Amino acid sequence: MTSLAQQHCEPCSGDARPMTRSECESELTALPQWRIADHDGIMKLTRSFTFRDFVSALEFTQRVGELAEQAGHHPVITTEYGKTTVTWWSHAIDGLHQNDFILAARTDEVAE
Ligand SMILES: C[C@H](O)[C@H](O)[C@H]1CNC2=NC(N)=NC(=O)C2=N1
Repeated sequence: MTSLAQQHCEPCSGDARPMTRSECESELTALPQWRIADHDGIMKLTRSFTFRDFVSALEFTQRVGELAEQAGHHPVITTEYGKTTVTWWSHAIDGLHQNDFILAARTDEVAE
């Protein structure tokens, strides 16, 4: 497990401050396959994973769903033929929090 994936997710209340773009870019050095997407002014962390077929993409979707439930933090997951796209952000603060980077690192581990 990478050290980022091992970090503990803290409860993210609406009082938390969303990370700035430069803070996010610094965290991204540990997650080179992820990118920051701006959706209507809300920064999100997103990555697509490719698979050989729909069933494999669906199995990965299920595993990511399980890790999200364990953490109490939930992504948008889009499943297509041979491709699953995972997008993390913190709804409570309309932006990115350290929890999103931790969950992205755990998502990478599920894909390994
Ligand atoms: C009550 C519950 O813990 C909250 O609604 C959680 C659930 N999952 C969540 N997931 C994400 N990504 N952001 C949140 O703010 C969030 N809030």
